[in-house]
Amino acid sequence: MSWRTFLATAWRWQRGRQGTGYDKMLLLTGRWPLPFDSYLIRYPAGSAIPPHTDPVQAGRHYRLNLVLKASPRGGEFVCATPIFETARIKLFRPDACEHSVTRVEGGSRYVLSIGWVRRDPVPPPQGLDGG
Ligand SMILES: O=C(O)CCC(=O)C(=O)O
Ligand SMILES: [Fe+2]
Repeated sequence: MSWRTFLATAWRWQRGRQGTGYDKMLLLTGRWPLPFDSYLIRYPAGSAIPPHTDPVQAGRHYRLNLVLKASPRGGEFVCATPIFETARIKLFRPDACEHSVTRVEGGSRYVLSIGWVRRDPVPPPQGLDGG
């Protein structure tokens, strides 16, 4: 992302991609030491995220979501195979594991979401000995 795009995008609420009532605010993004982004995500009461994956063009997408404020009811993060999960901390592969958030009820939910992409491991060279 160029500086121009970043400055035009960051630190303001944008409508979430899934169009299901949540808002996101880009905090920081960059390419070093790995391509990364960080967002504040706001879920007003009544919002939810249907099951989806977040593919990347190349590499492996990881995401660490910290629940800053849980909603009084609902707002549960659902992912069948998280890497690590507590009530407040969710570490998962959004490109590989379908995930969703159940409908937020009774008040808002806030999440700090930090994502990064690791390059695919380079396969070992094929043997040159005809074996
Ligand atoms: O708010 C959440 O718990 C998950 C949001 C989400 O879909 C993501 O971080 O990829
Ligand atoms: Fe997602």
